[in-house]
This record gives sequence, structure tokens and C-alpha cells, in this order.
Amino acid sequence: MKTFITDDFLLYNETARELFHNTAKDLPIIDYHNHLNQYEIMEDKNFSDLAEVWLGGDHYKWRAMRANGISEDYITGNKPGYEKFLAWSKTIPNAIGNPLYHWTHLELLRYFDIDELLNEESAPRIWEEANAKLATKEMSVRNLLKNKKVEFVGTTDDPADDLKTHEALAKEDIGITVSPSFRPDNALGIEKEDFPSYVEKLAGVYNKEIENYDVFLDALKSRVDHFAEHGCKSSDHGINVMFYEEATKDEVAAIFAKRLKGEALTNKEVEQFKTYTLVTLGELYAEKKWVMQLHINPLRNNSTRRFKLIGADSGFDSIGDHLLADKLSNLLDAMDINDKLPKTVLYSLNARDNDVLAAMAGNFQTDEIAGKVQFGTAWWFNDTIDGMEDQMRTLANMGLISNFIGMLTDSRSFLSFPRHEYFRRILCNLLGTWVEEGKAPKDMKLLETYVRNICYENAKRYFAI
Ligand SMILES: O=C[C@H](O)[C@@H](O)[C@@H](O)[C@H](O)C(=O)O
Repeated sequence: MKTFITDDFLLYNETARELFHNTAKDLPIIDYHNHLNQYEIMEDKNFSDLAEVWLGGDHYKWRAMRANGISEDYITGNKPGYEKFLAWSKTIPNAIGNPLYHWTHLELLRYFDIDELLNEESAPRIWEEANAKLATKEMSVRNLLKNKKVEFVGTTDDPADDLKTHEALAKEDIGITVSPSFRPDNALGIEKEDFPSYVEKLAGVYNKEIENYDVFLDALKSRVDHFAEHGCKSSDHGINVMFYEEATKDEVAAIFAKRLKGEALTNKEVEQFKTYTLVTLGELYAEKKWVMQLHINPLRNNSTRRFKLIGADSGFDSIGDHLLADKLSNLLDAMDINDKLPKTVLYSLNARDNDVLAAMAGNFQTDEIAGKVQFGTAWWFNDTIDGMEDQMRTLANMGLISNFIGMLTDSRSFLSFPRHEYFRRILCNLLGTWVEEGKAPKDMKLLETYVRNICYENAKRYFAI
């Protein structure tokens, strides 16, 4: 073993080691939320080199490279792949303490069997060896997933998507379920400049002009049906600032008409539209037995200059700090009052909200399913050892960690599945620590049930897979 990633990496006590090696390690993976590209799964693509697969779309790595003073030419610019990879290999030795340091070496080890630290000296060797392996059939996209025992992939899709690729994948029965998730951020984005053109796009797939709010809601309903017919199990909402403003349907219809005429809306009107539309959608999700995921509090595109040059999701986002408790409570209550709250997963990018979300989840549990409202796994900037431990401790303090649906990658990279291993090690270590500290019984059977459920069974049951 040349790197620090030993068999017992992150497992600091005997109970943790037993739990990980005997139970967690070999469980299959349900990655219920990610940004993987279904077209690449369809063509069963082979990546041409490490630069493409690692640096092609991963804004976490781009951000680290910028923090290391690398010029944009080597990040999102036109420099050749090998030079970009060299720039990454120069950056990674400076990333100790960042999960990227662990992920990178776990990925080298688990996918390529390369047990070496990446740096400028090892980079040429690693480039050759990894690229030779990437060219083989065993490293096609589908095989990358299968080798990590990935059973379920939940992609993120716009309501206007025709889902032809998901359909073709289901027909071909590739041994992995690739399920679309309904992400109607564009439909809720009435304040955005391109909202009218989005409404036209929706009308295109709905095959009918959308001349008023009733028709707009009907179009969305027809897309929910379309997604359900294509195996969708989940919706996803990116909510930069939590909203809740009551309004009647007539009021919202007037707001919609005003916007399509090109008139400016007040902030209150924007929130009224979003609230009414999301409550309506939530009720549809409940009917379909879907899961509603709410991703709250990102602060996006902070650098206008870079946003204009490079675009969204490129590493210029950060953590927002809008308060959310009151509005989130009202929103969930508005669905729950008619007993139409769907299964819901709450995430915030601000770890300050952890207590609020964990407590909030407890308000809306029902006998429909254990853990109907979930405090979701540590998201994005919190997807770190400390962030995951904090999230799980908070969940255990305020709710039942035994019903937690566990990890997802949220990733755009087909090499990111060792993040499940990382999570599993951290989970086993946390449970093991509680045992060692005398806070939990050393009842291996019970603890193994926790691990098996959190790493696999709970998600399977929750998403009805
Ligand atoms: O891990 C980070 C994520 O992939 C991030 O890029 C997404 O969460 C995206 O902003 C979204 O809202 O869906």
C-alpha cells in the first residue's frame, strides 16, 4: 500500500471495521440523485482519457484549480487534455483536507488499481496507465456503473425533456435502472428573463398553446404523467430562497397573464406564483407516490464576469443564508393539510439549517412509510467528512437515523461512485464510535441492520425501486 488509503481507511475502531467489512462494503448502490448524462449511458461511451472523465464537467475540481492559481485555459479553456490533467496533478497535492484529495485517490485505486499519490512526478505514468484502461470495454460507462454495483441512477431532467433516451435504456434492459427525475425549476422561474420562451417550449411538447395559467398547470400535469410513464420516482427543486406566499388561483392566473404580457412582477407576486404552483405539483407528486426533493439555499453565479464567460454550474456558486423555517413549514403544511404531502427530502446548502431541517422533518411523519419526510444527506459543500458526520449526528439527535435513506453522489462524473464507499466508512465509524464510547450497545445484529438499511434498503423502499 503506497497511499494512505488502507483497508481500514477512516475506520478507527473495531466495531466500525466489522460493520464496514462485513456489511457495508459490498452492498449495491442506489444513486437516487445525480447529474449523470443519460446519453453517455445510452451510447455506452468510453472516455478518451483521464482529462475528459475527470475534468470535463466537474466544477468541484475546477474550483480547486482556480484556488491554486491555475489559468482558466487549463480549466474550462482550450488547452489540450493532457495539459489540463497536469494542471490538476499540480493542484491535488495542495488539496489535503479537501474531500477531493480522498476522492481522487479512491478513484485511482478503485477504478484503475493505481495505488500512487497523484502529483507532477507521478502524473505522466498515471496518465498512461489510466488511459490504457479507460480504452478497454471494462471501462465503458455501463461497466463503470456495473462494476460498482450501481442498480439505480436517478438523473435530473426538465419537464420538457422527451425522455426518449430513458425509454430506449429501459427497453434495452441494461441491468441498471436509469430513472428520470422531474426538475421543474424553469417552470417555476417566472422571474427569469427567459420564462416566456420556456412556456413556449413546454407548449411544444404539450402540443397545444399555453394561453393561460389553467392550461399551464395542465401542461405540467401532462408532463408529470409522461415522466411517470417513464419510470420517474422523484422530483427535484432547486430553491435559492425559500418562498411561501398565499394566493388564490385567480390571483395566480392574473400574475401569470401579467408576466406573459411582459409586465414586471413584484417579489410578492413571484412568490405567490411559485407557492401555488409548487403546492399543486406536490399534490400531483403525492398521487404518483413520488418523492419531492427540495434543495434549498444555494447562492449561485456569484461572479457575474465569470458567469458571462463560462455559464452556470461552473464553480461560482456558494452557500446562501436566507432563513427558511417559517416558509418551509407553511409550504409543507399547505400540502399536508389536505393529506397530500408527498414523501419529501429536505436539503440545505447551509449547515446552519441542519437543526431546522431535522426538526422540521419530524413534524410531518405519517404511517404511510417510515421516515416519510427525510433530512437529506449532506449536500455539495457539506459533502465532506465533517459535513456528513454533522448531518448524521443531527438526524440521530432529532429523529431516527435508522430510517435515513443515505447517500447520493449528486455528481456529473461516472467515476464518482467511491463516494458511497466514503460515506459508508464514515457511517460505520460513527456508529462504531458510539459503541466504543458506551453510547450504544455492541449489538452487531442490530447495528448491521442500521448499516444495511441506511446504505441500501431504506432508499430502495423509499423510492419504491
Ligand atoms: O454537487 C453539486 C451539484 O451537482 C450542483 O451542481 C447541483 O446541486 C446543482 O447546482 C443543482 O442545483 O442541481
